[in-house]
Amino acid sequence: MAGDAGSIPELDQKKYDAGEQVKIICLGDSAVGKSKLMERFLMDEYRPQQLSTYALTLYKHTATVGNKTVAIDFWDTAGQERFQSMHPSYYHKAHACIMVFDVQRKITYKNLANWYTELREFRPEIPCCVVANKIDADLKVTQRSFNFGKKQGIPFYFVSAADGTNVVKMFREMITRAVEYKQNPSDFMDEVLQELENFDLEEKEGPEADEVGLKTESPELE
Ligand SMILES: Nc1nc2c(ncn2[C@@H]2O[C@H](COP(=O)(O)OP(=O)(O)OP(=O)(O)O)[C@@H](O)[C@H]2O)c(=O)[nH]1
Ligand SMILES: [Mg+2]
Repeated sequence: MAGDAGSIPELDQKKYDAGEQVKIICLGDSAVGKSKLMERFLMDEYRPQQLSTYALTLYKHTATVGNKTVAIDFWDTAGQERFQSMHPSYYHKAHACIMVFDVQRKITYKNLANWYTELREFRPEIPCCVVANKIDADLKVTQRSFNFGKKQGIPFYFVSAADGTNVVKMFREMITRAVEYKQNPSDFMDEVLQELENFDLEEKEGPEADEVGLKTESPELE
């Protein structure tokens, strides 16, 4: 999918190293409502960018978290999930994950375990949530308990992309958690990347510091 996509600016994942860029991915079986949920959340600012060659849609959104403006890319697949597995570049640098199932189809709930295992292979620590979609079709389901994720302490939401129940709440909370994670990664690789980014900044500041050093040393040179 996006593995060798360096020439497509939208798929240049280096951008996610910048402080104000966040990537949130969506996982779940086909037809559970992943795309409809994003469309419902974004509504009027809805501007998906379809990258059909890569079976991928990026939904772009800007949000204010704390006092910071953050650009969020929501990654949505078109079809790859039918193979029950995603390309590693889908997970690459993701800061949060929304896992969706359809309350009307038990199998989509059962399959969450597989999606979760794959997610953790690539992104062991990123915040993630479980979303039970399509509750408008039968409100009684909200009385049932879906325990997947309870043990891992993963937040759970009953939502409906059709009538909008809980959609904004769920996305806002996930955006905040993604930004918090980015600022404070608990994943070893992310910590290393963060260190490298800081190191880069220090390097850039370097010449100025040297100049100061030279000035103070210059009397000795004379
Ligand atoms: N009743 C109801 N139907 C929904 C809801 N969300 C999505 N649907 C329907 O479910 C079908 C699949 O929705 P999509 O958003 O295309 O699902 P998807 O997960 O993106 O599917 P793929 O792109 O094939 O993986 C569509 O016919 C939607 O209209 C919902 O909240 N309630
Ligand atoms: Mg879709």
